Amino acid sequence: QAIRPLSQEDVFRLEAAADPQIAPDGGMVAYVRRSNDIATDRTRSEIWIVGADGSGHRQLLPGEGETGSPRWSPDGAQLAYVRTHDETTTLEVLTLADGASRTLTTLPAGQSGLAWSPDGTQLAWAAFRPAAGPAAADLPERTEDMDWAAGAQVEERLSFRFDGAGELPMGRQQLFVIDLAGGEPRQLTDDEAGAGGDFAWSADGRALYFSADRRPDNGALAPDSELHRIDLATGEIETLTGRTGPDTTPRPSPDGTQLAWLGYDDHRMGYHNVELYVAGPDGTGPRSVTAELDRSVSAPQWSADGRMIYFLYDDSGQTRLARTNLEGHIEIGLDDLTPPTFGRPYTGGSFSVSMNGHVAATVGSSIRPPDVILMSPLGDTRVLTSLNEDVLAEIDLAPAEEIHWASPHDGLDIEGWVLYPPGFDPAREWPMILEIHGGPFSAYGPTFSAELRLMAAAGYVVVYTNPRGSTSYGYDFANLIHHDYPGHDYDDLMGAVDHMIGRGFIDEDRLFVTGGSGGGVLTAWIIGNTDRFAAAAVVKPVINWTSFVLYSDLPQFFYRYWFASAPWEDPEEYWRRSPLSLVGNVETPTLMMVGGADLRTPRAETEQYYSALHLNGVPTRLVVIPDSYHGISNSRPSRLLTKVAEILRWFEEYDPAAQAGGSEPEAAND
Ligand SMILES: CC(=O)N[C@@H](C)C(=O)N[C@@H](C)C(=O)N[C@@H](C)C(=O)O
Repeated sequence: QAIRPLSQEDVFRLEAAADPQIAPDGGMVAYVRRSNDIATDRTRSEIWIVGADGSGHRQLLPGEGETGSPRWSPDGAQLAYVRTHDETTTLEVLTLADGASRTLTTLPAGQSGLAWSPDGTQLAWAAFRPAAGPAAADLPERTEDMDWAAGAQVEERLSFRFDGAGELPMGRQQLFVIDLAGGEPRQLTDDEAGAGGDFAWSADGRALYFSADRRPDNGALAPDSELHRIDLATGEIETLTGRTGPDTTPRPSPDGTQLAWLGYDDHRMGYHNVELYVAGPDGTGPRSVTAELDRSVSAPQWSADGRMIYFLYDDSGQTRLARTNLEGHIEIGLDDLTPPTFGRPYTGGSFSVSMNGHVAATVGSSIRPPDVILMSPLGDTRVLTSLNEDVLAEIDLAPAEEIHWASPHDGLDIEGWVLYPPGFDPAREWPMILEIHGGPFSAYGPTFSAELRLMAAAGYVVVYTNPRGSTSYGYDFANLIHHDYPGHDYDDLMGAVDHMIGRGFIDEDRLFVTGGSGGGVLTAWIIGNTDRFAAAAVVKPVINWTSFVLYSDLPQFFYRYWFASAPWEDPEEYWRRSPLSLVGNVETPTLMMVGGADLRTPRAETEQYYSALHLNGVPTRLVVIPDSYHGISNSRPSRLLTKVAEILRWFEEYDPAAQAGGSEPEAAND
């Protein structure tokens, strides 16, 4: 079979493994298999199972709808999971011995978290409970046969919308528990302060530890959750932490003598390292066991003997699985954990540990979406799935090349990756796309990205980087942009371009730049500072910091951590850092793109810049992705394809080589 570039249709053929749950005895792994359905243009999730020796790989729960959140009972005899069908979500339990499933209850909207009690007799979760909000003003009496317009939405909360969810109804997340023996779910928390899906059972099964910000009016305050413990018999809630800074992800040790969790002391920096703490079961005597690591950690899980805690952290653009003893001695277990998304190459991944120390994790690479891998206690690994062997065998994909260069600003070492087009020949000159990540406190890495691969398949050398401000290089590197963003990250990015030009195969007249969210900020900043790019595509940017910090879905967050003061206190600083302040310099033909329902970087940001470019006579085009929230590419598969196709179409229209009748990059999938 002839090998060919990645095509648009391939996005509907690729699959990814997520949420691998190893059975307590390590004998098998249940995981969520994600695939993109071309008929419905949706990403489907289904639970599959595979033996630790790779045998018996099959879909576990065929049937109507989709399945997810597989969770083994402590004895491994049952698997709880969630099924969604026809907009109804049910909590179901499979008995492995006879393959029979039964429905325990229907779950309300907004369910999150699912955990077995240690004795296997109960399951707990969190779900949204509505509450009354401020009433609208009185109007004349209405009868049922009248057809009036909807009543006014009256709001008194600061945070009343959230990207990905939309307008937030009044109410709170509360904790629930159900007996496996039968009966109705019992609501554990029932107050205005609420709880959330971030919880764990105590070792004796008599309490739940949970993380929540239970301060009145917490929506307007700096984010600061604490750990709490609720006694299941009495309903009494005890608060265990109190420092300024979030405390999350409570994990009691298997014998109940210690409590591990995540958090940090909040110094109002743009970036804080999330650390792993260990304390007594009531939170007393906390100490960080990852203070020396200088990286953010996530997903802590105790070993069965209570001597180790496994966790994830990002390092130089890759997600690693490591474990620490209680003295903070850290051992690295696995590299290359990979998230199940096909959009941009952000870091991520997930894992679980069995009672006998075997680990299941999602591992992939720049040329392979994640599969399930098993690691023994001795560190031997075995790949249990090969979800994309058939598709990948047809496609021309070379691994991402890692590059480094010295920032022209201060000589700082900066890391990036290059994707080469199929048939790349360094003796020729090639057009280049610089693609910039958002956050800005996040990291790219050598993980599979259909979005960037489609750009390379269209004939471009694609460069993506982790400029200063990126995570996975430590506290100081990330905070080099503290209250200075955009700033010298611009120089790091220009250093990437110069580094690539210096290698002799990039056509300097055919440079293109794009980026989304924080990457959209930097793309707009770049074209305000230089005319060296032939065309740009600014995706879901912040253009005007004053409008953004007051209109995004996190008004309590951005002005506090990304600026020293509020916009009305220092309007000059907000303007100085706004790409809109430089729009008068722009001559680069610039495409603007945003999700129509984006609440993180609302569409008004994109539209302001589009209007300004138009008014200044700069070639521009506005592309709105209907109904899409901020995460355009990972919401519906066709949106990923639309995003790439519109960007490439724009670049081709302004490619000097194409205008001169020379060599055009090939279309992504023509
Ligand atoms: C890490 C992170 O994303 N932080 C948030 C506060 C955030 O939503 N930032 C956005 C402005 C952003 O740039 N998001 C990135 C991840 C994106 O690519 O959408």
